Amino acid sequence: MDGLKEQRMLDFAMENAVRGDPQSVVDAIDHFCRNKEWAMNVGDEKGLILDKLVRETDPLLVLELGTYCGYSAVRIARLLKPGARILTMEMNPVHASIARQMIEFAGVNNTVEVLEGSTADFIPQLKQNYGVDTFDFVFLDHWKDKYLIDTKLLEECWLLRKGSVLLADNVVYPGIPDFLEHVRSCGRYDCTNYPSRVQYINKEDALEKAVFKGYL
Ligand SMILES: O=c1[nH]cnc2c(O)c(F)c(-c3ccc(F)cc3)c(-c3ccc(F)cc3)c12
Ligand SMILES: [Mg+2]
Repeated sequence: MDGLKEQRMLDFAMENAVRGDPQSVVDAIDHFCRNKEWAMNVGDEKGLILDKLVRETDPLLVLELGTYCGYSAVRIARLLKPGARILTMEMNPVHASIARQMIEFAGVNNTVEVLEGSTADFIPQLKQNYGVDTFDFVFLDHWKDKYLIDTKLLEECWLLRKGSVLLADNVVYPGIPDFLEHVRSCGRYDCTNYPSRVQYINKEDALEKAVFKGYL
């Protein structure tokens, strides 16, 4: 049934937003999720924190883990300067297809590339096959059991540099205790917690920012 809801979300955005206007696509998805069917986009409240941190970082190269329907890829892309890029990874082929259509409709397909498959497979290929040096900004929003292992993989593949910003969704709900414990105690990150709420409902959640201090 899951593919059906995401298809309805895409149809709603295409019927109610303006082609080529990413803000109108973000607004339409938020309206759909608040008034018709809840979905796990990062949402408008946590989205404002994401916006602030993207603006502060002004990244040239962004990695997103967990595309879903493309909401946060569109949300981030609308803030990036010319020449900036987002690589976003999505395991679920139905979601990846919906996201590609959402990103195309929003007019940010020259900024955002959707990589369909697993982070464990893609991350080790990024330098050689995608010409990546290091990431300026990484948004972790895929699956709670993969935040820590993928963060360690990014380090091991030399894909972070002093000042790289990691931003993790859902650190309170569902909660990502192993990731939080690692970034807060390993000595290689400066961490900041941003309390907020689960998207579209009145339940506590938070984002965690972890700035890489370098390979100490
Ligand atoms: O899986 C996710 N990835 C990324 N972001 C997510 C997110 O921002 C969420 F709010 C939820 C969420 C939390 C509470 C809830 F009741 C439903 C869904 C999930 C999630 C958690 C467990 C699942 F079995 C399915 C989805 C995710
Ligand atoms: Mg999330």
